[in-house]
Amino acid sequence: MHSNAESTDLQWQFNTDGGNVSRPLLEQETDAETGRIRRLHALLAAELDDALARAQGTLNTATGEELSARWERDVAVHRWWERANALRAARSGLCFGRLDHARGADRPSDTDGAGDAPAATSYIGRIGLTDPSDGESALLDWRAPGARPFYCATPVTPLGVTRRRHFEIAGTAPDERVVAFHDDVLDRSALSGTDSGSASDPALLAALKAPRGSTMRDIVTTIQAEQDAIIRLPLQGTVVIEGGPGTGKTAVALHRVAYLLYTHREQLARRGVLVVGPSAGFVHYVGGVLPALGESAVVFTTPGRLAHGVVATAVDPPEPARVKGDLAMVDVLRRAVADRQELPDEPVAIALDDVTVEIDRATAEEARSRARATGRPHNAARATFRDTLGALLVDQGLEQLGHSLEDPPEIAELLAGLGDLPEIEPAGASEVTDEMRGSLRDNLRAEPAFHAAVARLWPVLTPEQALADLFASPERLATAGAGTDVAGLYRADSREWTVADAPLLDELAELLGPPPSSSRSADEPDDRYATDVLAILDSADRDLAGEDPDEARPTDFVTADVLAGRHVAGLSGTVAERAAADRDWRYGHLVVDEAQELSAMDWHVLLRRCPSRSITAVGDLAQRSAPAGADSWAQVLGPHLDTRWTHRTLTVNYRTPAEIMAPAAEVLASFAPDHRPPESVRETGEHPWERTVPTADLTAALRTAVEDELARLGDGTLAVIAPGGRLGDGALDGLDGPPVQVHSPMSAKGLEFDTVVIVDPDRIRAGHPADLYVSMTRATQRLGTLRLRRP
Ligand SMILES: Nc1ncnc2c1ncn2[C@@H]1O[C@H](COP(=O)(O)OP(=O)(O)OP(=O)(O)O)[C@@H](O)[C@H]1O
Repeated sequence: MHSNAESTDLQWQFNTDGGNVSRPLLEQETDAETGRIRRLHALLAAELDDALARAQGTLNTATGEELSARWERDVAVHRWWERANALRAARSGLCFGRLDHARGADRPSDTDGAGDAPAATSYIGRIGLTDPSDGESALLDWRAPGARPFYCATPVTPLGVTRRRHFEIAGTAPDERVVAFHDDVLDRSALSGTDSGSASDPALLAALKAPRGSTMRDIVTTIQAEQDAIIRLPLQGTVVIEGGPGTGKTAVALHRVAYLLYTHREQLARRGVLVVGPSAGFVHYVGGVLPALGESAVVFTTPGRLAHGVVATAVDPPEPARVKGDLAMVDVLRRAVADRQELPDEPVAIALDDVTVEIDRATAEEARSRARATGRPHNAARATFRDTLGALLVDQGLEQLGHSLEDPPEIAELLAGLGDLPEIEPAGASEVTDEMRGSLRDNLRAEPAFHAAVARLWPVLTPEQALADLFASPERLATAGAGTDVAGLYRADSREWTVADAPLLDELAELLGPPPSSSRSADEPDDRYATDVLAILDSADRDLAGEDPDEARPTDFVTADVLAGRHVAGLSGTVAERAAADRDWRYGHLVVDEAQELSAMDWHVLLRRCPSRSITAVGDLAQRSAPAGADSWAQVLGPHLDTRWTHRTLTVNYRTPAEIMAPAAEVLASFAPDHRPPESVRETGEHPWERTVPTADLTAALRTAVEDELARLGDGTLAVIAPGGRLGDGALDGLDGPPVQVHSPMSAKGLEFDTVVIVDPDRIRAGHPADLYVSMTRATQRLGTLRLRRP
């Protein structure tokens, strides 16, 4: 069992049901804390009213047509809106703790903590608030440096704190009240006190025992020291956070995003943060955590959505998935695109008005080399191919016409005849050539056969078309494969894209570029406004840069989309929406969850979206089941980052009780003996059950089991995890739907449920033993298993 040995014997708990101090004293204390929290709510409400009034007032300000005045107004409005949203998000559970500082220690955010000053107190909450009456900090944002001791002070390193207090809150904002509190005494001598009490961390245990809802909750009130250390790592660089199931990797990654957005707002607000999770279900499950923490500049996606505009959910069989995930596919795709830049087997004749030209291999090859030499993507380089080919054909036509002008006797005679007409001066040779060149060019441009030939030799391609054509042709696969065996990727019909196709489509989008017609224009008046304003902002940024790093820059608060959205009804204004809509968006930070599942190709295309390489990857190699996933972090990250990444571990399982973790650890030992299972933080006294039933009785047995478990469940959630997520027809009729969910081991990744019923564990294990380990460790309270007795 996990225990915080340094502080367990120094923990006190007080609550209104009785405790270690006399009742009147306790009530006085809780009342005083409730009063304080009510005051904080009043401060928040006043600030919210003020922010909304200022936003509205600024919005109503007439600016005229002056661009800079409109810009200033929009920046100000946006800033007030952001603050109002953050305040609203912080209302529920506004304040959850308090720090008592040692006499003489600086109070956070105070700069003048004198040596003899009285001991001070800070309140910790979801947002920072200042008391306008004295200008002092009234509530410290949990992410502020001064709040750190709340998460990691210990009696050995008290960080200037004598006592940390966790509040148990009841009621809804703004009428929240303190019903209990729990103190960690970090310096006995600083307290005049009574005896010590509970030996565990009640706030944490209460949070862990609480029934699970359909979405994940934030953990700001109970972040543990080992988690806090990771959350507050610097923005720069790539960090891999590894830990067993339930160690809080997802929670830590999301709180790290909130911390980074708070601490490095100027770098991140404009670029946003991309979070990649394993499935749409997972994204739904975790999607509310950051908005609840007041942060919205975040885009969530899944590996199946890595290609813009494609939502792939189908899964390949293991071997094609492995081949598609290999980095060798980068070269395969490059060759596949080059293969679409063809040379004619036979010369293609194009009959013009006065002459017939021919696209022979040499002519096409010269045009192709010049187009390739531009280094531009296939669709963009096509114009060079077409124009070069046209110019070469015009030269060819001119040459032929020149010959015919010199050679045939009838022309010579004709010219001689023309010479009799004194008013016609013979044109100079270059004038004749220019004129003929022009008319040949026009002639060629209007000639459908020329365009048909260009379309065949250098077609405009979409990623989907290029990949479908590649998979549907053994010849193309053989050419593109070169040394790599990709013959197994053949499939006649590519209408349904798989998750492993998504990075290939994205890589092709990079190699092909957008089709010519879809190039965006900034010609709309409102886009022009936005673009112009951003140009001004950028120059203003440059002027400010370096003068004062703390000074807010104009572009901290505004983006082109916000500006354009201000003027175009329906054009949305968040960084997240703008980023999600733009294939070329580059994010300020990247978070990858269940990172062990990503293939080398997934990493390849993802890293393009984060050139700063500011990345948090969280995962567990022991939970990997994707055929192209990571065997080691060095293997997937090495090709891109060499050794420029660091590794941190989490060791305590906050989800799965010890009774369930024990059999799960046996499964782990059977397939990954080198991996240590995480240590469960709690016991429940509830042991997992297992029943073996004949295959024919499975449906009835499952129904009974789910009904039994539902009767015990209370407010929580229940998942049935079965191979492929498939149950017999009608197995759960009338029972499926909230709170019961049916999952495959894959779709259950990253999720958790109060109760889990696993169907046919032997088949799940045969698919991949890690899948059984993942399935078992989804449970927060109870686990049941229905094993099949096969005939
Ligand atoms: N400090 C904490 N306080 C309260 N709850 C916590 C804390 N840390 C983790 N938890 C809870 O433990 C559960 C597991 O956390 P999380 O899903 O982040 O783990 P994980 O390591 O990502 O698991 P997996 O690898 O199995 O998906 C969640 O319910 C989370 O809220």
